[in-house]
Amino acid sequence: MTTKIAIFGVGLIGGSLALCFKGKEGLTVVGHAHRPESARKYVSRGVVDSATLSVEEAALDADYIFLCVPVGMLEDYLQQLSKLPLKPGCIITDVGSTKASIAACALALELPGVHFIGGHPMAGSERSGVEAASSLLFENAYYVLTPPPGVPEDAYQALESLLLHTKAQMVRLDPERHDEIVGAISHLPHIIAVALVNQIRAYDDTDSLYSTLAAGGFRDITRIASSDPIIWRDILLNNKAVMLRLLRDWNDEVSAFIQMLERADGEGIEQAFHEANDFRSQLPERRKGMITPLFDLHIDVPDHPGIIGRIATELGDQGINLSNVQIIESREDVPGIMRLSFRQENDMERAKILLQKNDYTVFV
Ligand SMILES: NC(=O)c1ccc[n+]([C@@H]2O[C@H](COP(=O)([O-])OP(=O)(O)OC[C@H]3O[C@@H](n4cnc5c(N)ncnc54)[C@H](O)[C@@H]3O)[C@@H](O)[C@H]2O)c1
Ligand SMILES: O=C(O)C(=O)CC1(C(=O)O)C=CC(O)C=C1
Repeated sequence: MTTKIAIFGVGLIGGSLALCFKGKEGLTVVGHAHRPESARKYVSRGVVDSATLSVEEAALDADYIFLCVPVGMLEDYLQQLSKLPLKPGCIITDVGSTKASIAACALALELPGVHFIGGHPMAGSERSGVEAASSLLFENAYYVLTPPPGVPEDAYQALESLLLHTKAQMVRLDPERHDEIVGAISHLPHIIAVALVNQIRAYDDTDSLYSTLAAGGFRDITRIASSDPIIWRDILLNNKAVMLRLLRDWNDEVSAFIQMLERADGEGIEQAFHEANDFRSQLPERRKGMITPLFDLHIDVPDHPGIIGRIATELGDQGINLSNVQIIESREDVPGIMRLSFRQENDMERAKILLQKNDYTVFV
């Protein structure tokens, strides 16, 4: 017997989930699309087994339904589903970045004979759409589930077992607590990144040297400012009360820096950097959702085509496991900085010795 999984919203997250499930024994994945060309695209890219424009057809006989649309659309989809004859015992889940309002909506709908269990994978990207989907997106990330009180334990276990295909680590959380914490570690950073980019954009309007000189520091902190505007409009409005509290706290942080600068309080500034350094270096290493590997090497490399491949091959030939590569600053004919990240300290040490032997300038 096959297990049918229906995915509504085959974008970055829905498409990535589909790729985790598709081709696995006993699973069949159906995607819901708005337009015929999207349906054809999902199938031709091999993301789903089939795609349909009909909500009814996608949901019919589904064992699991994943709602992967923008947060502002989740309740609408849940309401549509509540009016359909769903398979008894069907598990509906979502991937929305906020959890309290969808949980309340599911409770109010009293879905007959089916179970709603909210979900949120703590992995993603500033990119969107099925083109950005990847079966590896959730590997090693945390995946939050917010089962309502009273949901049968076997339904929860069934969803957890299915999600093993993502290779994520499951965490059970209360929806309100989720929104508080994720508001602070995900939603607030997105606001700060956007505000910072817009502040600099305003200066750049009168002097384009601002964008010309913007280097690694600016790029590192602002990557997420390129995230999808609709997705983030919905998240922030949905988590409004939490975000307002967090932004007031953020104002206090900014005010503290203003005061330290006004007083020329070098000690205070130093202390703030020490405290931030200490906390950041303690962040658990294994999470994809926050800071990735602990063991980084920086090397100076000329910006030649093929340089990344050459270094990866040199390391691979020695059986050294490279977990991530990032070009921090790269310009034609100017030495660039490349960051190589390793999960194991031993791999980092071996890479350092090998690269130094091969005449690269290595900084630890
Ligand atoms: N982007 C991330 O990093 C991330 C991470 C975890 C969770 N999420 C959550 O996952 C959900 C999907 O986000 P995504 O990043 O995959 O977005 P995406 O834009 O890549 O995908 C959204 C999908 O929803 C579909 N859709 C259906 N109805 C829509 C409508 N009315 N308006 C717009 N799109 C509609 C789109 O066609 C698209 O396939 C959101 O609820 C988001 O909060 C996002
Ligand atoms: O890595 C990114 O680009 C992300 O923004 C991923 C991120 C995050 O803030 O960490 C964004 C939204 C989520 O709901 C979960 C994860």
